[in-house]
Amino acid sequence: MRILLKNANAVLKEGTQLVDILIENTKIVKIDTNIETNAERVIDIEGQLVLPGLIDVHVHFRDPGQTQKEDVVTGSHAAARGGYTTVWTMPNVDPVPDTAEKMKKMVEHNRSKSIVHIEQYGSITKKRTSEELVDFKALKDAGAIAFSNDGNGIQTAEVMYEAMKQIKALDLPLAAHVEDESLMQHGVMNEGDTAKQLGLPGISELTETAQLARDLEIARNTGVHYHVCHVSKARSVELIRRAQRDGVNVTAEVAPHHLFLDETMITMDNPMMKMNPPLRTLKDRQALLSGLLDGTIGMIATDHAPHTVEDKTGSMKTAAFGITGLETAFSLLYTKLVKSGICTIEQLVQWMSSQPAQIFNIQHAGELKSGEIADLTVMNVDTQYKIEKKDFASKGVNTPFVGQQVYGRTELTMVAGKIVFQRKGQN
Ligand SMILES: NC(=O)N[C@@H](CC(=O)O)C(=O)O
Ligand SMILES: [Zn+2]
Ligand SMILES: [Zn+2]
Repeated sequence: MRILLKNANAVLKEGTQLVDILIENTKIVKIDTNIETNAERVIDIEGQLVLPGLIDVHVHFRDPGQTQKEDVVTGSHAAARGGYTTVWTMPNVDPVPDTAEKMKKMVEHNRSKSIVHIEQYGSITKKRTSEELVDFKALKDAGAIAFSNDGNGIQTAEVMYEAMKQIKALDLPLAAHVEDESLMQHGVMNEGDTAKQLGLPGISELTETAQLARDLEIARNTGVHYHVCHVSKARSVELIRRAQRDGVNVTAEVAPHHLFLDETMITMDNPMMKMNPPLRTLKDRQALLSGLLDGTIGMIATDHAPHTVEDKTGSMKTAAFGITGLETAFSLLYTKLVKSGICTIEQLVQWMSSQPAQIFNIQHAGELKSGEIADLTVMNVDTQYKIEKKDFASKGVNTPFVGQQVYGRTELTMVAGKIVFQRKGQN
């Protein structure tokens, strides 16, 4: 099968250029101006943006265990609709992939159901409880590409130290949800004036920073690739920046909601504004953006966390933590960062595709290039549209961004040469 994309405004390594892209079976075979060839399918992109497929290394698909919230089919359709061609799924599912057997089963299920590339994190400990380590080698052999206990932090230095040593020996990344539970005190939003006004229990910055400081020292000692999930505090960015200067092998991600929302926007007890880590302050948002712009934070990850309507109704005191992200991320980032002149489209592509690929050693992804796997996405950045629940492919419609007017709508997503999403009306 040969597919020719005509008039693509393609974000290439050498800059954004108007080109034609020829795809043969699973690969890009030629990128050039005016390719004249016979192809089974010719699609006129009409000057719209073509990006290397987006990569999200932090998503929750709830499969197995909570498929009322999401499953691999709906999650991967949400990914495709958001322009993502690769996702890495977190292991806070039931059962937790903490043995080779469970891991193998998950990997097989993921691969058979997903319409995008999918990789699975193994857990760091049995049942993710900070006690007994998994058999890392066995999990790696069964398909784990990295390890994480996301949803919970590792509560003792001893367990983290052992985990880092063993994961380093296997040369895989450790992605950390940093949260000291002894400091959490049943908090549901950022500790501060807004929490006081609303009468809601707060989550202190130390919950994140104290454990992060501990981990950075253990990472320095062990040399492991330590990746910090969903950084939320200015102080965390500073700690990571210093550790990088000191030569610690630390990388980090930020979620769109931590860039664009803060506690002052929580004007009432609203479960849609509840996520972990919580929305922080304007100063934190600015520091996260600076961290992205200066390279301290290498990538954007959505932390796509779908929940049922019931789980996100009522008070923040009892609602579940987390919001969905795959289908809104690009639009929000394009509108609020690129359109407003804060960064270039090339930078955004670095954070959403090229750098996740580089940092996590994802082969044949992150760049539009002849000879590479044809993972790409076509974005219409000229037409404004409204984020609406009814359009979501995800089972989770729990996001405070519903109703926002944005630019950057996915028109087409291609995974290994196969069109997995195409907006109706597109030729
Ligand atoms: N981020 C969240 O608020 N929730 C995540 C867990 C996590 O990422 O820690 C979830 O699984 O729902
Ligand atoms: Zn987490
Ligand atoms: Zn998460």
